[in-house]
Amino acid sequence: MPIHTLQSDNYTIEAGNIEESSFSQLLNRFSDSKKVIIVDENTHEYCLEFLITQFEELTDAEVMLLPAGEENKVLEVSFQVWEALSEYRVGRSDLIINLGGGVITDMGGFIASVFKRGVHFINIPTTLLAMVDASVGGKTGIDLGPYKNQLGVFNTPDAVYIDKRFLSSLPESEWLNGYAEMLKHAIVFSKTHWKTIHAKTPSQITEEDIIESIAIKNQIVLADPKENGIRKLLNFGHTAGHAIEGYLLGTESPVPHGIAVAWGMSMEAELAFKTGVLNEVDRAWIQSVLASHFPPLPDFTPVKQELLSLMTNDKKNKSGKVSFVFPSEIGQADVNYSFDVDAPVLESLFFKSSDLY
Ligand SMILES: O=C(O)C(=O)C[C@@H](O)[C@H](O)[C@H](O)COP(=O)(O)O
Repeated sequence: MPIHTLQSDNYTIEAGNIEESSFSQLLNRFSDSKKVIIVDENTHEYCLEFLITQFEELTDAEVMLLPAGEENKVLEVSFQVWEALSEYRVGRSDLIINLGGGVITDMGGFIASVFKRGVHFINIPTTLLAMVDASVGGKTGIDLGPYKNQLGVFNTPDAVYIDKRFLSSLPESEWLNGYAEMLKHAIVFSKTHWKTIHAKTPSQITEEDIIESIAIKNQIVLADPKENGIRKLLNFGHTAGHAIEGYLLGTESPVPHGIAVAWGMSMEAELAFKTGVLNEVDRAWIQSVLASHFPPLPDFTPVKQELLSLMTNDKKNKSGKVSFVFPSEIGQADVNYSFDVDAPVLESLFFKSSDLY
């Protein structure tokens, strides 16, 4: 399949075999520069050799190996990388290559953006989640305790290369992680995309589906790069989802981002229905599709206060209220539905799968 190129905000996203993309030309531009590849334990094992074998310009690149997992998307790890970059005398004309999933592209982008006020960086996402979501759009950041992505900057990469072959080593749970974000793109923006993907198993997702999902995100980001309005659509499911993910991160049973977002979408679809925004048929369709792919929504009622408290720190909030994105039907949604944290209607967020059917 030929390379498919999407133009984003000052950079391109190319999908296809990476050796046929413009990556070689980009490396030529940086031939006199230092190259640093940031990997985690997984991409170090499964993806790094493939990349270096394809591009001999990377043979002498400095590899920085970070611990895998959301619990490591923190300042302490970033600090160690900044120290290493400083020791290696990396400068603004050098290149950082983020080879990994959402943690690596979010944190690597942040590290590059802040170091010496900005070093060039590119993203080579290796998970479905990073391909369709984290690697594109210029949101970089790290977590602060249970609060997701609280420290960060908007800063776009020099390029993004999507090569589906990196997905071949992914476990099923990682596919689901990205699939949740693809369903989100469909729910907030495209019924056509929904119809194409909602009944697929994650491993049936094609390169065309991935490109379509990225194109939806890219279109929304281009309209509102700094999230003043329409970009908030991409946060559907994340008010509740981030609260769940952040809360569980500190327990013995953390959940991956995509599962938390899938649960968050189901909960927020319920709230959208209860407030009269989402129609009953599409609420049921969204919740049944999510229930068919993802683990059952647990009963979060016992930790309702903790979750609501986490939601009060959501980045979409204004004037002390908790904000949500609500679909009105599949393919259409709107932003800025805000409630006082003690509004009785927020009770409807808390239900478990077995209450529904
Ligand atoms: O790109 C965006 O905008 C999104 O909101 C996409 C989300 O799926 C993604 O998880 C994002 O990192 C969340 O951003 P945040 O601002 O809520 O931290």
